[in-house]
Amino acid sequence: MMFFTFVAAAARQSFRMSKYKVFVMRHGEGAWTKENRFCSWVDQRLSEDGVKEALACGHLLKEAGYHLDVVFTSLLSRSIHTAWLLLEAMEQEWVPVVRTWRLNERHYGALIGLNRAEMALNHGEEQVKQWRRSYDLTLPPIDESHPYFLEIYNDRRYSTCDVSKEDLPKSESLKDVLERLQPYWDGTIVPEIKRGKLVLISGHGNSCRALLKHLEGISDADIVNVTLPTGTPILIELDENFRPTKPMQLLGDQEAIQAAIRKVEDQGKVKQTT
Ligand SMILES: O=C(O)[C@H](O)COP(=O)(O)O
Repeated sequence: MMFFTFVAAAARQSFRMSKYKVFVMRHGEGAWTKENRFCSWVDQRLSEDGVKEALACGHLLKEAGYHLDVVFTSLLSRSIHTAWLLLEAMEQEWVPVVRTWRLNERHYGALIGLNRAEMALNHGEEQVKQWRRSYDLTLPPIDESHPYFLEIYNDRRYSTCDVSKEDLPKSESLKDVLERLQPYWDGTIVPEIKRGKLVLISGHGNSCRALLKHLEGISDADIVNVTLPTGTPILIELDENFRPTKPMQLLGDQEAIQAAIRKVEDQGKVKQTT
């Protein structure tokens, strides 16, 4: 599934020099993954496997000799815990962790809490794929009758945001995610990278997809075929104008990474094969 990305990036590759490196990674597996429910802005913790994945990422980066300077997370615990575990495994716990709602998972609106396989049975696998992966499709918004509405919007963490609670999303397309994320990338993360800091972003499947779309120049059509595995650091090398100098690299055992991508894709099927 990363094929399009590699081709797009490879086609643009010239002999530009890499000036900056940044890591983008989806948090470790969340507790709701086993139940196959859309989690989105519900604050589920990491599963036992998710904890192991986060620690394994830290060991991988430590063995490769990386020294992080700052980690950015969303306001959701699974992204923050991934950062903590990763830093612990790297023995770099002192590194600042900065949280922002702008890295939160895509807001899945009324779909939050629903089971993907049941949705595939009722609406078809292709429809579920479009809901999950298309660029500009917005889902029906969450409203006060939704079982998770109050849990999300009464949560104190959302009174710390740079927009009022009323202006926080009630549903988002991937395009909306990029629109709320890009000002933070440009205004806060890029200046840190330009100061020479090694940044890791511990985000979510779709906030990371939005960022990769922007950085790698992935087209609206091709982003549909990009699925990210949990707990896998992605190394991006950029030139002085923040254009990629080489295809992004998913670090780790490549067969295991492909299996992890298939597992995420399979969540939208009536019967899981992996
Ligand atoms: O919100 C979720 O449940 C996941 O983080 C992403 O789900 P998806 O793979 O269906 O987009």
